[in-house]
Amino acid sequence: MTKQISLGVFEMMNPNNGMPTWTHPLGKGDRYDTVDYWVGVAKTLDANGVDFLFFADTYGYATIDGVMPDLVAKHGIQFPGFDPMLLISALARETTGLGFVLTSPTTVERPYATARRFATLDHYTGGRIGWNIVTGSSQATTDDLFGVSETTTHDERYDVADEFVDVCLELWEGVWEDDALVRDASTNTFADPAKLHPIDHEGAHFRARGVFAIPPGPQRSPVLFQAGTSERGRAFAARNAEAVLIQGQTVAKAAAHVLDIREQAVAHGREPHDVKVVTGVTITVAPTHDEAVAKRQELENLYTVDDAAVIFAGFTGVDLTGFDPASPLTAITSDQGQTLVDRFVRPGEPVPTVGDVLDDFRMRANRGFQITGDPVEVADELQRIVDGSDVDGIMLEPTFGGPEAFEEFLELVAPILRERGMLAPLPAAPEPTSLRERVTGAASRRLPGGHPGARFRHETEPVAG
Ligand SMILES: Cc1cc2nc3c(=O)[nH]c(=O)nc-3n(C[C@H](O)[C@H](O)[C@H](O)COP(=O)(O)O)c2cc1C
Repeated sequence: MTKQISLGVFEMMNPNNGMPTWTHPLGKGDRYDTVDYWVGVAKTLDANGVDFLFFADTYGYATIDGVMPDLVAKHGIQFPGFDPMLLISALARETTGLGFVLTSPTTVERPYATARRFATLDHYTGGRIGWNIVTGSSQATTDDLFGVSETTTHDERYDVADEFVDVCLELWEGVWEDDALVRDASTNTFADPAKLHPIDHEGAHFRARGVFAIPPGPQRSPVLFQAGTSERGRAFAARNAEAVLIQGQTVAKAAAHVLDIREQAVAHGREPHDVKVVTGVTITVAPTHDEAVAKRQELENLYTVDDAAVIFAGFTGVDLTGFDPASPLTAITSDQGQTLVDRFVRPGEPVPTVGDVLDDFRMRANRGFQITGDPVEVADELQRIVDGSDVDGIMLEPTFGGPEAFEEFLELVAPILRERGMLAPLPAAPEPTSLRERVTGAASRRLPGGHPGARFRHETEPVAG
């Protein structure tokens, strides 16, 4: 029997969260700047049993040699972009069970501020917050915007990230004992100072000393997501992540990726299934096969090679705009997005041309499985992916950039998946559950004991539940 999976939805808070589609009648992405739009999205997802709404985010935007290409502003290519974190309290208030996963980088942020923001949101969401830990896409642009002059290599950024996450975990897990918050007006005791344990961290990249000013929320630590897929990115995930986002392309490749993550988790002293793997899927579904194919074609017609080249440059730092499309893409290395480059240039395999790469990228951009069909075809394909790769969840990627990307799925495909036991039954009304329980299937809202962050806990503290 196919296993039960988690269901998420991928969004970005900008007019075109994939390829430029906002001009299409179904594209509502240009409403990204209104609270009402997102409240509507969140309520629909909540009512339909979706586990989490994921916001990808970056401070940067596509640049080529430090300059923003005109097309970025003209077509609104992942630009301009708001800060999703500031919206979450409003969405949490309007929803009951939907989780929220926010992207925040370990490059230009500081551990204490990051820990504080996520701990606050753990309270305001009632334990429905997750952190997508990124070492930064558009990093060169971000560095320019933040005035960062020292250059850090791809792998060094993950070393920094390991330490960054450790500091956060120590703040979340190690400072407050479970019963440190007393709140007893009769004795004028708000918190018990004997049950607060200051941290004293001095590492290669960060120093942090003192007490964390936020008492534990329902989850204490947000659910830790991660999405880097390079060798070093996977090692980081195996150590830190509770959920890894991948962009599966074929069942065989996804299966190998999942296996690799599980094996590396074991090497870090964790159980193989302690790390859940969620793959991106772009689904174009309609009542009939032909309608779905026509819709997908309409979508692809919106994607131009020029837009693709700009997005490609933004992700990889590699400018293909000036190249002859027939020229081979040989020996490209990029510190900004090695994974993306590796996807196209593989040792021992025929070297693609610049034109091949851009055409492929135009259709897939930075995405997972592309599935088009009628509801049963889509359900069958998802079942084949889950059975064949052992992924634990799927995340719906945007199509035209409006709610249609998930509304039709929820109406047409989700009931079939529920019948097959692949999605949890829909409760009569959304139920307040922590994001950790929903995504990892854990029985506890708290970080599991096998996670490295658990080592910061105090022995006097009861096993969290
Ligand atoms: C599904 C998915 C979502 C991602 N979302 C973001 C994001 O929102 N912001 C970001 O800076 N990087 C994002 N990334 C990029 C990675 O987190 C990572 O920083 C990048 O791939 C470089 O690391 P790598 O070389 O290990 O892959 C995402 C990647 C994937 C697969």
